[in-house]
Amino acid sequence: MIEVEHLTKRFGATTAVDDLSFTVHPGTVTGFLGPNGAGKSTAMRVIAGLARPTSGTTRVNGRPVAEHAAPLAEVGTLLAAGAAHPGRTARSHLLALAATHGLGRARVDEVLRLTGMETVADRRVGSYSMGMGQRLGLAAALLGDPRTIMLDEPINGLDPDGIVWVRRFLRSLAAEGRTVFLSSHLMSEMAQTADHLIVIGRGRLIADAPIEQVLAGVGASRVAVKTPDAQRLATALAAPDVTVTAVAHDELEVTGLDAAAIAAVARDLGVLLHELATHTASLEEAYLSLTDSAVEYTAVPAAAR
Ligand SMILES: Nc1ncnc2c1ncn2[C@@H]1O[C@H](COP(=O)(O)OP(=O)(O)OP(=O)(O)O)[C@@H](O)[C@H]1O
Repeated sequence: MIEVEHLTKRFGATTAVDDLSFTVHPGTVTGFLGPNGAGKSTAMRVIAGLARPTSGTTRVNGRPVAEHAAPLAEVGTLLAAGAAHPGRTARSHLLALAATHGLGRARVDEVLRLTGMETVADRRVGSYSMGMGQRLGLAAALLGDPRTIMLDEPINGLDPDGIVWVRRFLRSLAAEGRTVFLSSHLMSEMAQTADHLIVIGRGRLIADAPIEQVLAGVGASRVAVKTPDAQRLATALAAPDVTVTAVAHDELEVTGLDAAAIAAVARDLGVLLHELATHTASLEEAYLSLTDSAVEYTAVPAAAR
């Protein structure tokens, strides 16, 4: 379990994390989502004990990481890909790590097997593909058989096979009852990987909910209706939970009613429909609407310049 309470981290005038509170529960894959610069890496570094908070507290499995007698058995992290020396083999890198934490050769063999690296373990890390590098990072994170695993952008840069592999792997770790927390700046990645989402923007919490709920909240579908009798239909559709916007003299945009319900109202009124089209917000649209005011740098659309 990871608990973050009122965490703030400033770098000079920059507030990277701003009064952030959330809990990451065991047995689920929790995504940490936010645009570039939102403060995800900073928050993860503080949780891992690699940076000091300006204020607030973080705990892993009930205590600040530094207070655990065997931190590697509590939290495994993949915070910077490619941390291994390129001239070393994966096996020697892992053996060195294991030795500094009192872990044996058998555990190194075990994590090499778990991450599917047995056949490449004796090659130099410098010759690895991005995917192999990520697997090595995961193997290192798993060395201490930790109950909590925290990964910064583990999917970034992987090929499709690698992505599928990482997803399955993280799911299996969660199914074993571990806490799995991973960051990404892409909603599409998270939608297929995480059960629960913590979304931040400009260091602040935007959403903390099961993924379906986050998507349902922001991804409401709208129906475009073309009719020569727009005014009359708009009046008939009006209701407290329904929004009707006239986008042209013969076109309405409706949220809060589906296409079938709109068609039924039109039929009862005797209004002719020329077009009825449902648009479901794409994942990225949903995410953008969620984080719109929270991106650090918003590109100015060409038309507005
Ligand atoms: N060591 C540092 N010194 C100064 N500013 C920093 C430092 N680390 C991060 N920042 C700033 O803090 C903010 C949050 O950065 P952070 O890397 O935590 O965001 P992020 O959500 O992980 O972004 P990304 O997806 O790009 O990795 C940014 O404005 C960044 O420039």
